[in-house]
Amino acid sequence: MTTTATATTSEPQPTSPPPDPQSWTSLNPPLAPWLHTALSTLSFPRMTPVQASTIPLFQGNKDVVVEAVTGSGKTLAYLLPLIQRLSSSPSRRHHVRAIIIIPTRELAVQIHSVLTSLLQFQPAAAAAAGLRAQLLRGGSSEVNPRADLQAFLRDSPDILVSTPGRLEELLGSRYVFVSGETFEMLVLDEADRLLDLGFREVLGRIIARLPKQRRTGLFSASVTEAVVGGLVRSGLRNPVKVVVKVREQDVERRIPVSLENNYIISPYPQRFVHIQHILCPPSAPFSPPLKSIIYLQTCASVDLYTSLFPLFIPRSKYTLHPLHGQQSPKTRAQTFTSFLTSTTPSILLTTDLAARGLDIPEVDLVLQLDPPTDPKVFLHRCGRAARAGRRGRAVLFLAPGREEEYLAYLSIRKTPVTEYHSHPPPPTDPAQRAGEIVQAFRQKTKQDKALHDKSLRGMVSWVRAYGKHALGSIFRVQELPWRELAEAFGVLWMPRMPELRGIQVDLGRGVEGVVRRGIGYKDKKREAARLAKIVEEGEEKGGRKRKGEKGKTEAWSNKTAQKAVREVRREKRKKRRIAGMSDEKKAKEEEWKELVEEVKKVKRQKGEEEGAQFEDMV
Ligand SMILES: Nc1ncnc2c1ncn2[C@@H]1O[C@H](COP(=O)(O)OP(=O)(O)OP(=O)(O)O)[C@@H](O)[C@H]1O
Repeated sequence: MTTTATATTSEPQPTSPPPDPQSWTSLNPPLAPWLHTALSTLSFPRMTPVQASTIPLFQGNKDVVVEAVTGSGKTLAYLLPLIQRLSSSPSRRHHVRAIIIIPTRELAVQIHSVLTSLLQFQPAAAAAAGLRAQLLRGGSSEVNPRADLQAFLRDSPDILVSTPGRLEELLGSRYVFVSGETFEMLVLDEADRLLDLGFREVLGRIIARLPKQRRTGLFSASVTEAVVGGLVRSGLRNPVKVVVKVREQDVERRIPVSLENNYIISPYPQRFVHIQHILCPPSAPFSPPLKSIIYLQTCASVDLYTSLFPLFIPRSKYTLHPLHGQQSPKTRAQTFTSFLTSTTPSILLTTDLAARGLDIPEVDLVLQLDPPTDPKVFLHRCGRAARAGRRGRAVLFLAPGREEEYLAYLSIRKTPVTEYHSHPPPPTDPAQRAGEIVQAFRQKTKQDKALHDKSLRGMVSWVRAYGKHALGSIFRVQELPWRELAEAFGVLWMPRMPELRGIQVDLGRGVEGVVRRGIGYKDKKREAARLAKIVEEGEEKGGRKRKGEKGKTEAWSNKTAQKAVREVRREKRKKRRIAGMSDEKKAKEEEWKELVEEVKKVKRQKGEEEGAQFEDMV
């Protein structure tokens, strides 16, 4: 890396005396007149510091690596030079002239929309032959690779905005040309994420296809060793590093000045009390944040808490929008759009899928239920609030004890956090309130095995994620407070996982009298299947098949009834033997008894529901 251009700014920006170095007119070569119209119509009155530092370099002949805080305007810092360069040379049919690579679909949609909002200002005369952009995003069934290629052949775009996988597919087509004569620019947005392990291979293959003669720009709020190490792979030549620093009271920070960055030290279940207090404080008047994001560690946690959060954050006050990477692309797109367009208080419950780049100006509040496993994601998460100079707040939860060391780590990383003090103060006995919330969780998970399965899965995946934390010396699985965790996930018994080998956990209140097999599915079909399996298992254990016994073709309901009768008889026999058994055996017997009761219940239900619906389950 040859040169470093460093710009330092405090927010809000002091108005510089003329000539204004952040004025769009100060650029040389000047922007096309239609771009000036676009910028003033879209309310971008003057350049932000990162734009003022980057645009002259990138629209000239420099490769750039740009690091600037979240929400500082990096998108226009690369889109404007890109448009400028491409406008000055002619398009060629089916030749790609610039590529912007982005790690997630949601972000790709956003960047493509900013780009097209600028391109729509191209003069009408030039528009027919003007620049065109195509969005490619993986995982969408409506827009499959074939449809991508058809659109490419039809529209012949100059610019591709894409996630890596889908881009590689399109570039693999022999009808898509990327040649040294016409290709101009490559941009990697969220470059450090793209150069991370997950994308490395596909990105390497894409870059190998591109002409070496080009401008390349890497942009992120966290330019790390991964980026520096990836420079060679991404083919930068003598890049200029642009670092836009933020200072507050002469202290450098890596987060926007308009962001109030807080932490709360709290045991796990009590975090819900604080969240409730922040989002629904008891005192009026209170204007709830219009849009908030709550970050959870895993997809399974998002699935679980979508059901549990309404137990302490009423649906009447907030709409929850669950979003994670294991949802179908259609669900993801719908959820994201509904959060984006909602006009009533809404919460996006999500994973680090939505940590980077998303520009939703109305987000006022970011809550991190746990610190991210990748520490650099911390500032990306916080940065979803307080964008473009708006005020915002981020709150991080940490467990008392060793996790508090994370605060020192953040301070070294120039990411200052201060303790959260709420007005009015939180409940005087958060432990008691937390106990009530845990009881509510357990009451709910008891009612539906599907939900309890989510609890178990949520806890297991959370522990796995915790074990993968990059700061392993702070976040130690061996020191986890198991009981509190179990409470926070609403589990009624501990999941089976190697981390718990040899550990006995007293689960506390709310699990008395819980029998594992006694928890059924709310969904009738699933429940019937579960009961049938239990009965079969019981038969296998206790009974041999006799000759002449009716086979599988017999109606399920009759079989179940017969089985139920057999089980009741067996139960009676066993009851007689119970006296003198060990406690464990007694417990098993009790469990079995409950099962038999359930089978009877199904029989009764069968009588009520009649015929078709039940027979369908065979
Ligand atoms: N010159 C400008 N004047 C006013 N607002 C601007 C200007 N440039 C960008 N913005 C606004 O600032 C917000 C943040 O911009 P952008 O999304 O480009 O930030 P970013 O630096 O890429 O953030 P992140 O690192 O989180 O991706 C957007 O809402 C954008 O419209």
